[in-house]
Amino acid sequence: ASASYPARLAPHPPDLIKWVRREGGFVHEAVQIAQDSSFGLGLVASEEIPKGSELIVLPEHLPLRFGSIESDGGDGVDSVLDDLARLVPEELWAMKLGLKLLQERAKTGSFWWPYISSLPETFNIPIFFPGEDIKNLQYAPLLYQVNKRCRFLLDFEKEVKRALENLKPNDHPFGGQSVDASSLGWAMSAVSSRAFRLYGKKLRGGNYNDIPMMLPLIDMCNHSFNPNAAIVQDQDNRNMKMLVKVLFYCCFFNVIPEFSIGIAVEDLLIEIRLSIQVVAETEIKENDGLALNYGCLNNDLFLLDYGFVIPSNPYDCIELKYDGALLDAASMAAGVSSPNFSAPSPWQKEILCQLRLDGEAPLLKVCLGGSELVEGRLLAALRVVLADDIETVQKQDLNKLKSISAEAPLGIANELAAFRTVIALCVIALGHFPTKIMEDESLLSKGVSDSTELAIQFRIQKKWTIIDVMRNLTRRVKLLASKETATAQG
Ligand SMILES: C[S@@+](CC[C@H](N)C(=O)[O-])C[C@H]1O[C@@H](n2cnc3c(N)ncnc32)[C@H](O)[C@@H]1O
Repeated sequence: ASASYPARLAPHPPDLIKWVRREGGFVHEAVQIAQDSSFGLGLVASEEIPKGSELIVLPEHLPLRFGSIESDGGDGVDSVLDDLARLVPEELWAMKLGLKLLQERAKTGSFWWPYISSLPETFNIPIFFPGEDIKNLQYAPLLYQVNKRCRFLLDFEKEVKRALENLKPNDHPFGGQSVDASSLGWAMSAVSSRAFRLYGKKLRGGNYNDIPMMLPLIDMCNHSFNPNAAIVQDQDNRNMKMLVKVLFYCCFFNVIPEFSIGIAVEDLLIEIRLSIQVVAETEIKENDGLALNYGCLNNDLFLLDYGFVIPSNPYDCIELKYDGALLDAASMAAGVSSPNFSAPSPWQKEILCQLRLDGEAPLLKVCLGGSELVEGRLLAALRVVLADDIETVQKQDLNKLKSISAEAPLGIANELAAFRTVIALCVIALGHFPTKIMEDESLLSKGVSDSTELAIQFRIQKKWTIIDVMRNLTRRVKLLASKETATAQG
């Protein structure tokens, strides 16, 4: 229960909806904060809301972002935070915004206190799992990511302590409070599980830079792949009107020559603000939760960043290393007499280099499952290495060889060997899990801790993903085999 309904930082946080309205934002009168099934708190419709309705509009000053620190940098406090932020690798961007969150959490009378006080006190994500449950995940790529994050937090704790050591009290970014791996982990998890990457300012080239932001109230929406709400960033009408007026003035009175009008307009465009709103994508029924799509992510990312796993997630996949010996073993198990994945011929090697599965700086990580079923690079490699006729291969476009919807581009026998090799790879991958799904389910039925439950659910879903790939390919093999028989008989 503690994972589903974690306590908030303040026992009785202020009313977030009232705060957003008081700060000039808009919240639809039927939107309320409530317990949302087993996903913790959520936003729920107290009456039917028509499709297209505005649900929430946040004024520009409510999102919490790191940006202000970067632009203000220079005074004692922010330059310390800036220097620390520079030590955070890009892939752990959540820690950078987490520093700002920690700073505001420590500040007496922070503007964002009504929001921060309503954040969960703890997060049930793998960096906080006991060691036994990290092992319980039974999946090396995720173990690697968890260990990397834990190691980063421990190293970063030392960097933070060093940076804060001899600071004058006024320069201390966290109001004199000590910061350790655990508080850094809290902040990183609060951000990774609640922040959205949205458009920031418009860049001169016309693109927008994307900025991670924490969006008070909006981040109470839970996730669904079939959402009934969406975040929309619209150019603020007020600014748009101002732009139009200025343009009219310039042209009508011919105040500035044309080339400088261009510059003036461009500069104004850069200042256009993007208001952040949530709109109803579908009609929302009374008592339905408002759901956003957090992204088409696999379960590794959902678990690492958000602390949940989606059953039958269509984007879930398993990672394998492209390895000649492993593929030879799989291929032989699939009935190929003498596969040459360990020693491809020079023309095959050349194509493998194009696929970045050989040569300098190869990318050996390949995936099974998800929307592609078999990652295109792996499928092309299988088709090419299992082909013995250079001419047939050279006639084909590499993109076609990567596509599973291209029907047997190198012939039915080649396709059957490729699919059967992947099925054998799946059998090997399943065999690497120390437990079977039935054993996992029996453990769950006995009642386990929240973190053990999540770890077991994660590995069950990984096994189902492998089984689904096998089922799908077996269907394709049967179809192809019947075509092969029909051709032979014909
Ligand atoms: C952006 S917050 C949403 C508000 C959150 N439920 C709360 O109580 O504050 C994201 C968190 O909500 C929970 N959550 C959201 N969608 C979920 C889902 N589809 N399944 C399970 N948990 C979900 C997870 O704990 C996740 O880390």
